[in-house]
Amino acid sequence: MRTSWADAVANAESSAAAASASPNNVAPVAVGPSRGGRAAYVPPHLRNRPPSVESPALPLADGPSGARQPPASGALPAGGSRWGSGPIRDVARPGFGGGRGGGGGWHSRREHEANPFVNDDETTEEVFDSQENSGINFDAYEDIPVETSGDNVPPPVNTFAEIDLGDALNENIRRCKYVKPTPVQRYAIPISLMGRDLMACAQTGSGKTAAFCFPIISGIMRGPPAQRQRGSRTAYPHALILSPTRELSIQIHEEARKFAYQTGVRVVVAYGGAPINQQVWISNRVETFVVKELRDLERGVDILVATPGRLVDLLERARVSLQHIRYLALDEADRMLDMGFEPQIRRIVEQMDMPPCGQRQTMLFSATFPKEIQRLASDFLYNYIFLAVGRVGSSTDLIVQRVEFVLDSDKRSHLMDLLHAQRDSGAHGKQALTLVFVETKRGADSLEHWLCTNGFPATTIHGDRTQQEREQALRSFKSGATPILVATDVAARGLDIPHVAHVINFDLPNDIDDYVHRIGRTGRAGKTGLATAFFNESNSSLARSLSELMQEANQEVPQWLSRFAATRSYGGGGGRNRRSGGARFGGRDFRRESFSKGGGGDYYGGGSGYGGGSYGGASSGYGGGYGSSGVTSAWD
Ligand SMILES: Nc1ncnc2c1ncn2[C@@H]1O[C@H](COP(=O)(O)OP(=O)(O)OP(=O)(O)O)[C@@H](O)[C@H]1O
Repeated sequence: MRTSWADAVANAESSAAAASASPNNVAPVAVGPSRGGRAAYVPPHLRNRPPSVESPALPLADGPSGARQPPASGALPAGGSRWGSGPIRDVARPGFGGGRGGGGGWHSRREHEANPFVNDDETTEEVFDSQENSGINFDAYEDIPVETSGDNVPPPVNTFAEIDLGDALNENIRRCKYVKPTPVQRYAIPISLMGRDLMACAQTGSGKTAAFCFPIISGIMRGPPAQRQRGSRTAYPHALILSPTRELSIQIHEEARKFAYQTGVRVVVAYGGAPINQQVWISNRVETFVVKELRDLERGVDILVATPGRLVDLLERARVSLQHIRYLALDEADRMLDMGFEPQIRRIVEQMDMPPCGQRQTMLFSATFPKEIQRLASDFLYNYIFLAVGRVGSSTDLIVQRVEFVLDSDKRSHLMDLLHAQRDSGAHGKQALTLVFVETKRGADSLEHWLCTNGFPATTIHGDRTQQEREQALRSFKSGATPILVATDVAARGLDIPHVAHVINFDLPNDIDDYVHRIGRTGRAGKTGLATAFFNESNSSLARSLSELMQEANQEVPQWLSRFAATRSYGGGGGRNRRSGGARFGGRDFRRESFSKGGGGDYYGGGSGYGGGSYGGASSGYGGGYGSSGVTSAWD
């Protein structure tokens, strides 16, 4: 796919229909020495000139040694007998939640249930003149190869009508304007409704949230109503959805509330960001306030969406018990099981009171699933089905990916060029929503300041900001008031921000999977997007996996990047580029390799054949040692 840079921006913009809500606060662009920032604008012909070194160490004949690269040409039968244990009680769940004072019940709750669709981006839609979800081009996903493996994989469905999700849930699907299931939903929903454990890998923006929410909500509607012990302050959810960041938990909660609206299934989120008991001085005495989260839990909860840290806190305070958990979903499961989170996850899943593997249903979802993590994850799963929609860890080719060689010293000037061009080509001279990823929290603050000083309204999200600031930043970005968001990796995963036209990797991550998630903030739900990366020698360990990823997504790989990639030996590169060692990525169930290699091939327990694998030769192993990297971006 070859497009000029301007075309790519224009396409991404028209697809995202992005525009700023408050253009009047945009100061005239200051090109030249900046008073507030550290770096002044450097004209293109003076860039890529390190102060003391004339050219990069690599001989890059037509590459970036001199000037930077020019903008390269710039049903199931109703009744559900097939899937569920019985028909869904759609309307009433008598005694649901127990209600305070014993009288609660479904009817009174439904009367008081706030309509989660009310604020559905009304203002944003006006500003962005959005496509409806119904207009989403899911045909773009139709050719994606799908691999399923495990015993007795049920066939996929083609429509929501084929599945007995119940009238209330179907009505919410209609309210969400989902016309037909996305590929991951077509496969994952029947698998989950059958009660099977699942490890599912599907590209960013392809609808994984609904893929795990629908079966959970439907299963809870079929099951016995939640019981609450009178006077008990402990909540006993039936389902637990864990995600790595507060913002993602908030987003999943918002989505799940829509899907569960008027079903009687109650969804609560616990994500922290403030002490559980807030103590405030009032008239010379300390008053302790119970945060909303606890009050929500006390009212009863069927589905708890949480970040691991906050959940551990709630478990230790006996505010939550996991005894009744029937469904466990890990979103961004590979992140949840990597070094940072694994101990907390093991604590929650294995060392508290959650029913063991096999007595609960476990669903793991992500766009990336390194084999090491798959192996680890199998501890949490029972006789599971593996589902890969597209190759594991691949990016969607709805995203036009561009890589440009930019020295660190030139990055700001280069960024400004991109932003200018984008604004110039935007509708009514408006800035398209642009997400700029940097490595450090300080770097984020400093770049935000510099952008604002230079006439580009920007805000920032990272782990050093208060929760209130983080949420405000996201709101301001989504609304277009500050159309540039400078972020660390805290915003890399899962966030579904409509109309993001451009993701810029100002600093590339060390891990190719992080790159996949970052660029996946654009090009979502069938829309197109643009991702630009600033690459220089400090990123050379990423060259090989980046160029492979781009090739796989039918992107144009600059020759200089191919040369960088060629100089990296197999398995070299260090960092966490687990793919740097094979010609093609491992896009499959790790059990199949173990099985075919004859090593530890009992993962299937002698089970029957595979469901429908469509991949060819076995992929080679990963090169760089996983987990050995020093620096990763800032997570919170
Ligand atoms: N069947 C559908 N029809 C139309 N839109 C859908 C459908 N399913 C999901 N969507 C929309 O697609 C967008 C992306 O969905 P979602 O956030 O679940 O993606 P994801 O696969 O979890 O992405 P990521 O890997 O980045 O977390 C959301 O705006 C969602 O509302």
